[in-house]
Amino acid sequence: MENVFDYEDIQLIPAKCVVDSRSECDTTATLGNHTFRLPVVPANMQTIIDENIATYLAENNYFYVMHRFEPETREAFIKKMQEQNLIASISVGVKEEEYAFVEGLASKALIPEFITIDIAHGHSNAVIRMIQHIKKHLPESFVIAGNVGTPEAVRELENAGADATKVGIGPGKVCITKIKTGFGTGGWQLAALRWCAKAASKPIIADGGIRTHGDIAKSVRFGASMVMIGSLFAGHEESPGETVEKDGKLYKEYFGSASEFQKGEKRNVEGKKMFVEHKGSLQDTLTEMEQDLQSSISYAGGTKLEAIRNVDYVVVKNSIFNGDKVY
Ligand SMILES: NC(=O)C1=CN([C@@H]2O[C@H](COP(=O)(O)OP(=O)(O)OC[C@H]3O[C@@H](n4cnc5c(N)ncnc54)[C@H](OP(=O)(O)O)[C@@H]3O)[C@@H](O)[C@H]2O)C=CC1
Ligand SMILES: Nc1nc2c(ncn2[C@@H]2O[C@H](COP(=O)(O)O)[C@@H](O)[C@H]2O)c(=O)[nH]1
Repeated sequence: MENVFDYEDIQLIPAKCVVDSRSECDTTATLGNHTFRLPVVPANMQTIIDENIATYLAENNYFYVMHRFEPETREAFIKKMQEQNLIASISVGVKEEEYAFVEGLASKALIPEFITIDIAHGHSNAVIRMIQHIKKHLPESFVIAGNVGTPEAVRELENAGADATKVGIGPGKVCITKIKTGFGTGGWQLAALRWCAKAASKPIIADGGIRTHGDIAKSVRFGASMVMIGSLFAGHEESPGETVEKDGKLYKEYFGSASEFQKGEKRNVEGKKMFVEHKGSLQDTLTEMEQDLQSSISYAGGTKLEAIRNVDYVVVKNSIFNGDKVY
């Protein structure tokens, strides 16, 4: 493949500003029937989101995807969110019991607005079967399927009925897939996003590898409708997970969904655990992201997110590990 690059290799080129203040720039993004304040969603991981954060995000019109690692709580979660007139956005896997779970929701008329099929290697018959199963039993739910890293995968999942596909295999901060298997989009996630977006006829969610707020704008430029982020959302006051103190500084844990810590066993481990510096409140980060993205839109010479899609760019350097340490 030609023109391989990642986030840190690209700079977007400014166009003439058309606003008098960055506050005029509109960062909202639409997915399905819903419009959200930002084209950003915290990763559906156990140290990133819990029910309290999901509720806060939904109440404040941010997109969220609840993780799938406490499967028995999902039904009550959907009920609770919908009783408060909030969107219900859950994750599922592809194992046998998930088929019965979907049928159970349908029989109780519990219809989540969004369902994300959350699998490491999403270009698979298992995911295609699950998309078809959800579309049969819960046709009104918006289905996000992933993760994938090729145009063929995007087309196959879209053809199976997915309403959006999620792109990113191995670029995550706590991911070791690229090291342990030799496969993935780690080190060239932004180029993979562009490759996939060219084939897509439905929205693409870029997932993993975002290290700065500017990377959100770059994702939009290369075809993302929404950007899923883990590490930048880890370590907040509200974040689930253990807090530790070291040399007078506070840190919070952030671990991969395929890590030994998540799985409780050392089997097919493709994730690691790290501690990130304590960051203060989640809302402060969301506000800063919004301001930075408003600024990006102004540099793109527009007033809406779409303006970023048309800007020119230059490739400034090349790198493999996107600044991450291996372990
Ligand atoms: N975005 C990314 O780069 C990655 C994300 N993850 C995250 O880790 C979590 C666990 O993912 P996952 O292991 O898929 O979920 P599960 O542990 O729920 O596995 C789902 C099913 O897919 C099978 N499976 C998993 N990986 C493969 C593969 N490479 N080839 C064939 N079958 C496979 C599993 O069987 P068996 O275990 O027996 O093979 C199991 O039956 C998810 O939250 C996922 O998002 C994990 C790795 C990469
Ligand atoms: N290879 C693995 N990828 C994982 C694991 N757990 C989560 N993830 C993916 O990472 C992103 C978040 O990336 P970040 O760079 O923003 O921190 C997340 O959305 C998943 O797709 C894992 O154990 N292994």
